[in-house]
Amino acid sequence: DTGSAAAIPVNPNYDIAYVTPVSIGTPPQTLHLDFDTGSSDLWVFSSHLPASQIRGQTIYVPANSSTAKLLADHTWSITYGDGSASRGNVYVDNFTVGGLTVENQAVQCALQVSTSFTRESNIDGLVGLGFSTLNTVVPKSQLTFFDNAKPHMDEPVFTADLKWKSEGTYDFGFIDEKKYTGKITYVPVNTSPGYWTFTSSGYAVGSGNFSATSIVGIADTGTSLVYLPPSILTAYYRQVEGATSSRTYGGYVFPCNSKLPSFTFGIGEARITIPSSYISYAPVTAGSSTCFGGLQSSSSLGINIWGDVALKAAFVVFHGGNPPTIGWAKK
Ligand SMILES: Cc1cc(CN)n(C)n1
Repeated sequence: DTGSAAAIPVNPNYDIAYVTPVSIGTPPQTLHLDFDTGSSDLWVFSSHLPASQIRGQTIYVPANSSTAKLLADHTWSITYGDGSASRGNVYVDNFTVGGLTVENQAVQCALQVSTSFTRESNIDGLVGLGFSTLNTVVPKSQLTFFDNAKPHMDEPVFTADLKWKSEGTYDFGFIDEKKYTGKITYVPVNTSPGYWTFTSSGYAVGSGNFSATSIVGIADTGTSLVYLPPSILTAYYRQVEGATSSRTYGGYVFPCNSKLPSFTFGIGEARITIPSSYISYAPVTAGSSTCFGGLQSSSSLGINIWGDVALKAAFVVFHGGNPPTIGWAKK
């Protein structure tokens, strides 16, 4: 089996997140979910939520699905790196992404979501594509869509082709040679943390020399920006006129009309370059002439994160073999 589905920016102006249409249940209920390689819970806005916590999202109504079954006495609760959170109960139902169906997929129904989820009206929930060891369902943890689908897939892979301010694709079960140029460089993945954790071979700022240094980090489609060690941030933003680390805005900001260098990171001998346009991320508030950087410090996170700002500069293969690996190609 294979599947292919769109990755649609939730906001036309800034790539805050991407959502993908999925079908749940019988008859199919279509929701738009944030595919997140940085977590492993599949949860949705549901009919169990109080109306006060719903602001335009599409909800999943298990009572309207003839194939939905309550997973009795199971609950879940998750908090993300940005402080957002949700919790609820669990059903199993048919779950289809781009023509690829998993029967009896655990669909975690929200009974409560935090305000940042309520405020994001274009996200109806998340599909965790991290390792199933991170799933929060108790007493029995559940498998991700990818783990459930893998045995039926032509190849045990999914790929991310995210795009800057436009619609990209998630493919499941195959690698589309048309979506990248040159070769795919695969590097090992450490599955112990439960994320797609790999080691980058170094970085360069603009046209500067490449600094060979191991950067352990995660490939996280659910995080908007790139978070790296402070020393790399200093090296980058020293090249940006008027850049400063702002306590007010919680990170590096600069005048929106400043000239920004590109940022290159290493994958083995290969190099992926993030264009400067991706790094001028967004005005700090609507209409401001001060912009927030797409590269920020990981010092408060304890982990380096290659979020969408980096991922959309590449074609990325999440290979779920034994052992799993991650592949990067230019496009
Ligand atoms: C909702 C959500 C997902 C992620 C990345 N895993 N973050 C930081 N927030």
